[in-house]
Amino acid sequence: MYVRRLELVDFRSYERIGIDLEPGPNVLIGANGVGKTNLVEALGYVATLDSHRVATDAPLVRMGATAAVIRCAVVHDGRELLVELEIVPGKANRARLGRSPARRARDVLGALRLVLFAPEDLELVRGDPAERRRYLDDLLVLRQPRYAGVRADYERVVKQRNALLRTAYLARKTGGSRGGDLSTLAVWDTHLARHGAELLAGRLELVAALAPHVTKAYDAVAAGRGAAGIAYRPSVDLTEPTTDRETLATVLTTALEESRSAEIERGTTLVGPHRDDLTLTLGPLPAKGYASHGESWSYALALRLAGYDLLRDDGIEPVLVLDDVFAELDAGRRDRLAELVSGASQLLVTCAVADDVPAALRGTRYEVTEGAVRRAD
Ligand SMILES: Nc1ncnc2c1ncn2[C@@H]1O[C@H](COP(=O)(O)OP(=O)(O)OP(=O)(O)O)[C@@H](O)[C@H]1O
Repeated sequence: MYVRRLELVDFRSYERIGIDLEPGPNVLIGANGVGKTNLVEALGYVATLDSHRVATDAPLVRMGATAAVIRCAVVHDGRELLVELEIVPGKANRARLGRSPARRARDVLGALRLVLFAPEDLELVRGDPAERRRYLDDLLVLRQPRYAGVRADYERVVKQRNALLRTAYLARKTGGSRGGDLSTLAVWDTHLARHGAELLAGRLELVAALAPHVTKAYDAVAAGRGAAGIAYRPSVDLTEPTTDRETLATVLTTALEESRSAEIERGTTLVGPHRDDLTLTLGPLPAKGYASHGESWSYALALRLAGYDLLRDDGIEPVLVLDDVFAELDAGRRDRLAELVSGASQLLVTCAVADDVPAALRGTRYEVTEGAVRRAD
């Protein structure tokens, strides 16, 4: 799979731009702040409907404009598909696939399979559990787009359930002896257990498939300095490992019953996939809190490369983006990384200093200046 053309209207710093891209390595070179990351961020957004840098859509729209458009032509198996997204902050995104409008923006998920590695990914190792959950869920959706619906349904249920618990919590706090009306809580428990079991099963299956790739990728990047391991850490007690949806729904239901008084006490949902985490280890130690800066960096890279390998094993080779990564790596790691990714069907590399990119990756070059991109050859 590769992106043949990218067009942006009012996206980030770009008023209007169109770039033709090539299969194989594409290197985007330009001074700091000219808009290199903005270009790959747009592609990442098409792949995940999410930015790797910001949690809300407003910063994605050019200052002064009201909406942004990302359009890209994706070639897969010799066929070209046009994907278009219109981002209007505060409203649902509008999307087109080919000539037709999509019913929902999330229908575009799966059209572009892309793995992006960027400096922000250090947070996968050092940051909060939410970062690791997002990593898992984005990969889950890239592999099986139907999980976008599962994730959205689950998030909606947690939000509604939390609103109910919060109202009861506030009623109790302000002196109501009955503590608010929780009569519909059981209904939300059922929904939470059903959607939660589906999401949990998907994540557990994903982690089982991903784990050997993470160990292999870390070994390749860090040249045998410790073995990286990942394990899913659920908020419920899963003594018997299972991905059976019904069993998981029963486990979640029991856990909700057991934590009911604590949930009412705190006014929030305390069990379910939204409280889970991924444990990352390096040899016998947890990576978080123990790994050095370089090790954490290699670990984050290994997580992305493992996702890339897994998607490739599924049969569709994704686009790989390395945003600003070579400046962070020593010469040995640069060369090893170049060797690992040089065969990608399409690779997009951004850098401020051209010499930071190993010779093996010097494919098509582009010069990025403020608001413009020009092919350098
Ligand atoms: N919504 C927006 N409207 C206008 N300009 C924006 C918007 N969002 C970001 N920018 C501008 O885009 C520029 C940053 O672009 P980007 O992050 O792509 O830079 P870069 O070339 O990757 O830089 P570096 O090499 O430092 O990582 C900044 O100058 C910023 O002010």
